[in-house]
Amino acid sequence: MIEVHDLHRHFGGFRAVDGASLQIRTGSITGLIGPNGAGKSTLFNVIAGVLPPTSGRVVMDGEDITGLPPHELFHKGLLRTFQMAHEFSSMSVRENLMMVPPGQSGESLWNTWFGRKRIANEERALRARADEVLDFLTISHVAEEKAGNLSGGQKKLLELGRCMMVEAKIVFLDEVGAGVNRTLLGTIADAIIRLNKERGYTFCVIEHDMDFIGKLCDPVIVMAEGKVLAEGPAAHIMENEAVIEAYLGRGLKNKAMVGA
Ligand SMILES: Nc1ncnc2c1ncn2[C@@H]1O[C@H](COP(=O)(O)OP(=O)(O)OP(=O)(O)O)[C@@H](O)[C@H]1O
Repeated sequence: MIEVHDLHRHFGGFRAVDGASLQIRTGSITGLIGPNGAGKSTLFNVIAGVLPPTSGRVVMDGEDITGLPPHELFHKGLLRTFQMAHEFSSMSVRENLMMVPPGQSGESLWNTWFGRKRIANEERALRARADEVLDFLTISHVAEEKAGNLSGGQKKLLELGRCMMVEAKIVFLDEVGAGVNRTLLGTIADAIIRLNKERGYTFCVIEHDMDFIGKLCDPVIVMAEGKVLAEGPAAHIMENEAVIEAYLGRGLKNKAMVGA
């Protein structure tokens, strides 16, 4: 469980996150939606240690993790993916996955000289794990492909795969569906649901595609102007007056109603 208490993140005088409080239940796929500039990515960045908060607290399973750097959060099983995928483009897809787990013996020179057998064993295990991940994500056919040649949607799947190479507990996905075709979006949605149901991953998902949010997420948290505006099941949220106003603006909404 992640608890966010009265979180602020200001940029100069601008309050990108302005007193947001919310909970992400263990075992949930929680959606985070809101109009452009609502503060969603900034909130993610603060939770994931990419940005320090101006004030407020983030608690994970009872432990205060406010302001911990990303690598420490990574060891606790908290991972964040970015709107733009961060693959190593000239390496193969499989190699990208094999790079993820920290503390591999091959990383130290001493081990390179004296621990050849151990390194070979580790590599074999990593390779097997990477192949299992590719199989789970239904992209085994691109294992040897350079990651830079993947389509946008395949890169998003690779990001999910990187989360599977470590014992992730909670994964923050930023606009996982942006620029992805419908078929691959379905594959990504299925992978998220299976990771959640079969492997116990908790997800928090920022996404603008409401079909995707509706299919995947419960609850959905709505942010506007740096604050939490509403929370509930997707169907209720989409009928919530305050949410509709936040998206359309009062003037636009009235015009739409006059036009109806
Ligand atoms: N590093 C920064 N410096 C100054 N302002 C910033 C910075 N990062 C974000 N902002 C501002 O904070 C506000 C919230 O941005 P944020 O990216 O968190 O919104 P968002 O809800 O994720 O929007 P979108 O859906 O468009 O990605 C925006 O007005 C943005 O311009």
